[in-house]
Amino acid sequence: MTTRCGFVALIGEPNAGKSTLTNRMVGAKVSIVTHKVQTTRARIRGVALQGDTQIVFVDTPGLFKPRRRLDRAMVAAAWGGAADADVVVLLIEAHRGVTEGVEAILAELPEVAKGRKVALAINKIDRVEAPVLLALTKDMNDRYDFAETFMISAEKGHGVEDLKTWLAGELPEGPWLYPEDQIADLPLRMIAAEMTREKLTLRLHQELPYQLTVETENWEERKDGSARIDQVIYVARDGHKGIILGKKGETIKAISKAAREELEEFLGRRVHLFLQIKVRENWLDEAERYSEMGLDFRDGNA
Ligand SMILES: Nc1nc2c(ncn2[C@@H]2O[C@H](COP(=O)(O)OP(=O)(O)OP(=O)(O)O)[C@@H](O)[C@H]2O)c(=O)[nH]1
Repeated sequence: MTTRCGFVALIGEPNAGKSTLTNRMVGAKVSIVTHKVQTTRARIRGVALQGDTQIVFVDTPGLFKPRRRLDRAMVAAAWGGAADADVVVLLIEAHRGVTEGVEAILAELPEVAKGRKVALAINKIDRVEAPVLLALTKDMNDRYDFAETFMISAEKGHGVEDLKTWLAGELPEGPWLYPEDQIADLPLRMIAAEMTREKLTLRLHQELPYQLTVETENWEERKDGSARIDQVIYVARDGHKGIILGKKGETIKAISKAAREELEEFLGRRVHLFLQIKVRENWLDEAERYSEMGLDFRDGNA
């Protein structure tokens, strides 16, 4: 059997639907989806199979104007992912059209894509009428020489199979990089931290989540088959600790319960989850926090 294998980089503005699309193609929840922007910090990869082809998705963080060190490291990781890939997919939102952010990506694209095919995937087609879609397709193809254009709804699944089939055909012959049953190469403890961070993001005030990070400090397999997981939530200010704790600790309790339930479903066994909050005023500038997120601290330098 001749096998194929390669990397596909998904690029696009925050909220374009990269995580949703990755999850749909991989068929499991490997990347964290929320309605808030900039949730994907790590270069999470999902591995999909299409016939004899293994497609490794590099689900990049959202591309946006970086100001802080953390933001700059995220953007460097995003473009780094695209440079390593065999094929690039630019994901845009049908109802938002050619935004400033899309224009900024288009300006960088020739440099990043260098010799690689770039497919355009217009997502969220469930939100617009056909004429809008056709006009957008023409507009985008006038601006860049896309190898192919796909109209999809990552959420509903429309067009996703076509895109996947096309991608598989574009990848080079070669041995598979991952065992057949492996869906993500992220260490489990990082996935577990992402799950808690997702619950925090969903429950807390809009501004707060970008100033916190979650790390899994300890993971203990117990004799009864359950796992004890200890995580630390790092916040930048003392005041944030109170917000996360909530009245009589109710907020953190609810977050812990939701995260534990999702972990149990993911791992298929019982989990004892212990959350601790630590105030680290400078965590945004600490190198260790970056490697935990799969980012390169130096990339954040201005
Ligand atoms: N209507 C509609 N909504 C969608 C579709 N695909 C994704 N969404 C929604 O768009 C939002 C953002 O999706 P994500 O997959 O988190 O986006 P992302 O590009 O990974 O975002 P970042 O991680 O912040 O870069 C979520 O609320 C999704 O449910 C779609 O096809 N149609």
